[in-house]
Amino acid sequence: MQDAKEIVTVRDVRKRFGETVALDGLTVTIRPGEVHAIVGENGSGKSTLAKILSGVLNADSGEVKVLGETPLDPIQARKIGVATIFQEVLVADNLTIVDNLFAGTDTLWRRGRSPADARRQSREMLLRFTGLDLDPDMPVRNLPLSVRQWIVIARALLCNPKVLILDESSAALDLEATAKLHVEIRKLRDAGCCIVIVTHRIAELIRITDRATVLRDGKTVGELVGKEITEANLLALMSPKRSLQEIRPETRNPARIAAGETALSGSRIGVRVGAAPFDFTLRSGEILGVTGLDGQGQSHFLRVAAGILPPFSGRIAAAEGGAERPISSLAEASDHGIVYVSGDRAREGIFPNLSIFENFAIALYRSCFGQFGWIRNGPVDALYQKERQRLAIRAGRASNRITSLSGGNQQKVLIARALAAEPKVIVLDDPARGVDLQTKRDLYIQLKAFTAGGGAVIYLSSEIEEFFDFADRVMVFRNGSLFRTLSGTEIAEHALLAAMFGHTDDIEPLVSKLEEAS
Ligand SMILES: Nc1ncnc2c1ncn2[C@@H]1O[C@H](COP(=O)(O)OP(=O)(O)OP(=O)(O)O)[C@@H](O)[C@H]1O
Repeated sequence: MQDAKEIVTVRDVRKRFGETVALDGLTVTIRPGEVHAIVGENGSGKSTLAKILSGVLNADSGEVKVLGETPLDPIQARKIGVATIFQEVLVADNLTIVDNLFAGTDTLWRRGRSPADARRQSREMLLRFTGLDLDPDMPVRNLPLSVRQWIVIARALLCNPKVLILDESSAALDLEATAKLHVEIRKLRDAGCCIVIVTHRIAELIRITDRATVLRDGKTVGELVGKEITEANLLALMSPKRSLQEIRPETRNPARIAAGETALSGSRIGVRVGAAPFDFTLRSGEILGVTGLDGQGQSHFLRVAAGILPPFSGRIAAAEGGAERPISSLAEASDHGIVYVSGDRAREGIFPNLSIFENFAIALYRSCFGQFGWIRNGPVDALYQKERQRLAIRAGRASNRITSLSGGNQQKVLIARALAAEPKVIVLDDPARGVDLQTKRDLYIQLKAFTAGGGAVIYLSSEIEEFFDFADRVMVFRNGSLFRTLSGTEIAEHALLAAMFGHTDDIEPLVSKLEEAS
């Protein structure tokens, strides 16, 4: 029986996938009018829970009730009032914005809405969320990841849900956009809706949630309320056996980096028409952060640095044996030891039809060919085992499809692939997206070890907390160009935020102001 004060009841729920136990007697209670976070390490069962509440999966046993009913399929879940925004950004690339927004809602939500109304509403919503006046009839194919993410969010909001589930939904959003999403979440909460958030962005979670349930190995291991929701408490519950590994500021070594050789450089780089050109240097041993509000040129710069796109103007060069080797293609970048890990995992990262092992090994086969072109699996297998351990990848059989892994574990496979190629420079586009807190720290430690061995890292993130005590310098982009580079102790919230919003001096924290203004 469901208590009247409960909107979602999950009691002793079990769910297996073959040999893998995803949920092992899970119990969660969610009340109306609360923002409830579901937290846990990669593979702890969060998305499985989200899918069960959305009717995408059914529990093997146990009780699942949402407003008194058990969601058995997605259509029924929607009728009960559940709207879910899944981890992967699910849009139909060839359909228009308006069709994507109203896709699957034709019978319930579109009724009584004329095509002109739907277009107007699409335009207004996206203008409010993204600040862009987008033609509702344009296909979503060429829109940036963040706009596609907003389309998915807007689609869920249009359903007027009673239970809104966000599974890593802010992961593709920048700071300003996340503040806007929080405003929408609070509005829904105040109207009595309950919001279930699955996120690894701890700073954000602390800001927005009323209650957090922590999962470990498919079980509930604790519930935190209000002020109890702190990073230390969450970590202690999520992975009590693993020591809290801190990245200490003293691991930064400005003198060593200044003396390091240039690994990659760019002169008079222009990443878009009319934007001011800039120079940059990446030294061996350095972690160079890259950030900016969405669409300020930083993602483009990353692709230029990795040889994926040519710069609009200027040139990029890798240093080798004291000489400069120009980079103008991916092949040249790869020849000079530069590897790239895309942030758009679903589109550019994984090969969904291949196994976990094949996804890991695909870039390594070139170096592991035996006589007559036979692939020597042995060395690759040894590397796979090493990298799997190094990044604590939770995977069943290596021959299972990569899509059987949780989102965070898929991301770890991509990072493992990059590290195993023994590059000189790793260019990472938001690599910690969807990766749990402990693994993030493990990743920072791996990257520190990589740079201590002479490697160099370019690391893009929209979550500025990632750079603290980690990056040696941070390039902040604005209006398609480099606005300011911060180094050492300058890398702190005020200064980063100020630069992102175009101020040259530090200013008071902007996040609360942004949320007030929205
Ligand atoms: N379709 C599937 N087939 C096989 N195994 C699966 C499938 N879906 C999930 N699993 C396994 O179930 C476990 C729980 O996965 P789930 O996606 O719920 O984790 P999660 O906590 O959401 O992780 P993440 O933070 O990485 O997204 C994992 O071990 C995962 O590999």
